[in-house]
Amino acid sequence: MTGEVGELREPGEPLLRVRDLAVDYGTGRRRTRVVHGVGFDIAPGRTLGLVGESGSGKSTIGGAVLGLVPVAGGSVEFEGRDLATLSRPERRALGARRQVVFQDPYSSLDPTLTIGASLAEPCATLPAAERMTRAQVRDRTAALLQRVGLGPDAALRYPAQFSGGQRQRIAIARALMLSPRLVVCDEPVSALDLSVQAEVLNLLTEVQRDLGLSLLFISHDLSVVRHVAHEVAVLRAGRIVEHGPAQRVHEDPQDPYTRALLAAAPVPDPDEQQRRRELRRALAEQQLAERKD
Ligand SMILES: Nc1ncnc2c1ncn2[C@@H]1O[C@H](COP(=O)(O)OP(=O)(O)OP(=O)(O)O)[C@@H](O)[C@H]1O
Repeated sequence: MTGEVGELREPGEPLLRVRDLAVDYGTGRRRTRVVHGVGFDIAPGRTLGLVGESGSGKSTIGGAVLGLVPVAGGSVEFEGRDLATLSRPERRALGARRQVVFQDPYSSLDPTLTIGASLAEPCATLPAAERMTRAQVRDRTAALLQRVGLGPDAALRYPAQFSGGQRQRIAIARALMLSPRLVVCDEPVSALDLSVQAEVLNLLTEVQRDLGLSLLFISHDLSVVRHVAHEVAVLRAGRIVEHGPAQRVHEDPQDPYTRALLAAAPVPDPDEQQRRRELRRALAEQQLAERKD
């Protein structure tokens, strides 16, 4: 298997270190800064929740961490290496160890490929020296499908043959193919029904714990993030306004914006409020059941 967890240079060194990050969109007079001096660390095996309203810059920061969005200022260091200083082969090698799960499993899986082919795809991006044999890819696919709760026959089927929650499980398996150390989860459950959200969130936290993964968990919903993240950073208009332990931020928010985000936590209609209550109950029940196991 490739991409085994590598060594950190010093004990306690964060896996991801973001410092004074600035990101601009547009050029010339249309250039606009959307991320302003953002900084945070994620240690190995830890989850940072990044919360904020739509348009606050969450996905942009996720993109910068993945090396997909150009950085206008500051730095993103992964495994102690500043992404801006990497050669193309180095970028490729480090890229394999940072993966992403997007919100929409409908568009993140190619409908024309079998699940097996979709899971095998990332393996083609590995440097020649790290390539897996076809048999290794097949075995790893079967093992990961099983890990996310699907049978090995799933590899022969197409995305349209699965429900939204199953597709998101497949997207998680795909993100794990190259044994990443960091996974950026960009609103991974927002497109799912509430009961399914709880299952997928629990799968993510289980996998995170079992594999010692670091997660950057992006969501507009602090009540969801609280269940999966160790720490939470609250983003407002491209700036972090509050950062602390998840439970503390949720229960005793210090910044007025965090309080407003929680109070306003866009729950405009009673159905949505009811769904949120159900999600919280489902999460609590599943966590309780896990503790008993
Ligand atoms: N490719 C782009 N070109 C220009 N502006 C962009 C681009 N992508 C995002 N933006 C702008 O940058 C700001 C931050 O967007 P971003 O998608 O990072 O926010 P977000 O918090 O992830 O929002 P959402 O939850 O709606 O995805 C927004 O004002 C958005 O309109």
